Amino acid sequence: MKSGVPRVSAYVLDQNQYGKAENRIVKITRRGNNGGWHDITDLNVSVALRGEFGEVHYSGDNSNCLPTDTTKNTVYAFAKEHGVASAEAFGILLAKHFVTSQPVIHEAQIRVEEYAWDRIPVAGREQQHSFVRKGQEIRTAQVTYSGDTGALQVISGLKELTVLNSTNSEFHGYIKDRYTTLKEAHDRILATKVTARWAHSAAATGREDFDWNRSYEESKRHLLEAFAETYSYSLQQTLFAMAGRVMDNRPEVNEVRLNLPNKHHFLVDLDPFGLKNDNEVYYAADRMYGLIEGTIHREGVKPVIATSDWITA
Ligand SMILES: O=c1[nH]c(=O)c2[nH]c(=O)[nH]c2[nH]1
Repeated sequence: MKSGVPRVSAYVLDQNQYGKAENRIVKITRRGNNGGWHDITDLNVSVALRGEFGEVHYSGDNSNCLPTDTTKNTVYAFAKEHGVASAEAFGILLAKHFVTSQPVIHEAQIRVEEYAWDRIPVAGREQQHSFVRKGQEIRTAQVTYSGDTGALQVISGLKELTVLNSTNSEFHGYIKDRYTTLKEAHDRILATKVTARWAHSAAATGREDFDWNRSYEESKRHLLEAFAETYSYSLQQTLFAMAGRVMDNRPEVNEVRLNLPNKHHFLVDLDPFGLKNDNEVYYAADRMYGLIEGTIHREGVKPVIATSDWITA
């Protein structure tokens, strides 16, 4: 029975559509010698199907219903089978597939958001598999001046700086108790949205000619370079390396606090569709997330940065 045909006298079903919304997909494509150069495609794909779904609503007869779960699987499988040449080309492939493969589906709408990434440069050279999300991070500054003591405290920082390493990250050797199901990872994506704050020494804050802009740019550069260059066995280790790199290079910085949500990327199981997922197609989960936080300061310096801020991925 077609949509719009009355089944109950007082009302009829009009426009309706269904599908799986917001399929977050990260596709890694390898090229160059030994596939060492990675390209990343990061999409949010929503599927809406329109067609002969009257009975699904009227009587619960699902014989015309392609499960939303199947539409989700199709998105991930198509990324592997056809690649993602562009958001438009990928959308066309999917839309045509749903309409031509199921006679009861008359129209398919695929909406795609694509998130752009730049390569992280280290010493001016683009890295093979380290990326930063395009768009500006938000720079932050907190200044406190005490009339009593004359103390000037400056905490600089940034938030919303999203970075990703598509390899050089492992996680294993951790505690396993009766509730542990996590599989050890020997090659995983490591991604995080950095919130960083760093406190300046009195020597820096006391100088009238102190170049805050340069200090900020350089501290940010060291955070990014350390993220890109650290072969990581945990996000905690990466956190320590990032903070340490800033203090190694910026004498004006006494303390760094980092809040790093672990933006999990799960390898999609394509086995049921006869496809091998060779670390190519990932599901980018936005919740839940591990939240790794820590303050690192120079020895003998009392930490001043608040630890209670609520950070979300
Ligand atoms: O880098 C990580 N640190 C953890 O503490 C942790 N815990 C977890 O489940 N995955 C990860 N990854």
